[in-house]
Amino acid sequence: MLELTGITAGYDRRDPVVRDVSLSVGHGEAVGLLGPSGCGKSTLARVAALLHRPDAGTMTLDGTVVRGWRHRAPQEQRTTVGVVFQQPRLSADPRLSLRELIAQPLRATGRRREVPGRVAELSSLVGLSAELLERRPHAVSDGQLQRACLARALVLRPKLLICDEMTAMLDASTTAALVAVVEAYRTESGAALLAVGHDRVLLERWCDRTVRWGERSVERVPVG
Ligand SMILES: Nc1ncnc2c1ncn2[C@@H]1O[C@H](COP(=O)(O)OP(=O)(O)OP(=O)(O)O)[C@@H](O)[C@H]1O
Repeated sequence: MLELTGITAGYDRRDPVVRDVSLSVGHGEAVGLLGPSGCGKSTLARVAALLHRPDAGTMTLDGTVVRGWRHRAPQEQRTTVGVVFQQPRLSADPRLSLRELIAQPLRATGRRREVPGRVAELSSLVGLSAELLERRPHAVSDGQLQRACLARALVLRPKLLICDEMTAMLDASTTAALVAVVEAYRTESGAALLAVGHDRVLLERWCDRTVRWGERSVERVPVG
């Protein structure tokens, strides 16, 4: 589903934070990527989510080589991947209600007619009441906003879901609820998962396999 080969990426070409990293996620597979803070996991996740162009390396998504990132990514590839970040307040437009937030990808891809049905379906899946859907991000908790961000990530039915520290700010019961939502979606759709984090116990329980930054499956990454 996802093949990253020899990826080098960062914010300064002379000193990349990700150097020559390879990682793969099979169709329907759940892979956990573990590693210490600051090693580059989020940067790699952003490359895989087509949000950050790497300086070198190749990426294949659902059998097709990726040739453009960000606004240069073809719509078909962009809609193949859904992504949820650690801090929902940084990724959610504060002007939109949770309902509009969840519907945003449908509107952006010209699928307005599906909005009422999909928003009802997903808000029920993630556990957001009709009343909460009308509120804006400042008027809901981090957990409620993260539920909306997960619903938004699933609204186009991605074949690959990337959860970058999705539950790092959340309590145990919200974490369990969101992991259950992801698993319900994966069971029904057959989607693959790349879950990034520090919580080894959670990722080992959640994923088919885990990969530690610097170990074999993330090959040729210099450690330390
Ligand atoms: N927009 C940016 N501009 C410049 N440097 C950045 C930017 N984003 C991240 N970095 C730097 O890149 C390095 C890797 O960051 P990244 O967020 O990918 O690591 P991480 O492994 O996900 O960390 P954490 O587990 O703490 O989230 C860090 O040194 C960070 O300071």
